[in-house]
Amino acid sequence: MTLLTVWADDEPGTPLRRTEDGEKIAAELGQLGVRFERWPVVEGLPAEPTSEQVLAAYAEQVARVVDTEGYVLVDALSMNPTVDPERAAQARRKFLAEHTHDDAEDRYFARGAGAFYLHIEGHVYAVLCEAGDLLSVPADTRHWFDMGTRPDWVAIRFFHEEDGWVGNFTGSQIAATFPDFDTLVATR
Ligand SMILES: CSCCC(=O)/C(O)=C/O
Ligand SMILES: [Fe+2]
Ligand code: NI
Repeated sequence: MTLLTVWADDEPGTPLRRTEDGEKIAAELGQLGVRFERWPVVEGLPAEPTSEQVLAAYAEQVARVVDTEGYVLVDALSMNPTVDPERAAQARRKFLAEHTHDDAEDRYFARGAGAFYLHIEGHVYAVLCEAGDLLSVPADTRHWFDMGTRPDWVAIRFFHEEDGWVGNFTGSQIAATFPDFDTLVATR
């Protein structure tokens, strides 16, 4: 199940709230301007789907998000346990430090799981996303993403610019002080 955990940003050892209730997660994130939706999962994707196969499986939902949010570029990325461990570790490191984007970050998990940590107004909101979850992080929101030591996910990404993923790293070490993806999964 999707899991939301909230801490004060200087108290990573003391969760303030924790919920697996999708409606409560959507409501709490909604107050922060973060959109959270659940879509029915399309079964039957190949083990290593191409971007085209994933986008075709979710064509209707993707078209709705593109229309309502004005995105110009959509793709799908995937990681699975057969990926070479060094490549997996490299992919994990790319998103593991706190950063922002000039663009909103809309991600839909078609398979597997990953954790987004949103650092907003003195709090950290960890959203452990699973298949069926769409999370939309507003532009300029400080955040990081952990896919864990055995990355396994397929995600659709939406962009307002043709240049795709551009991260602005804040230089903060805060990410290292919070429970990582593997720990969130183990305590769920
Ligand atoms: C699940 S898509 C890869 C993560 C990503 O694009 C990002 O910016 C994380 O912060
Ligand atoms: Fe990001
Ligand atoms: Ni508070």
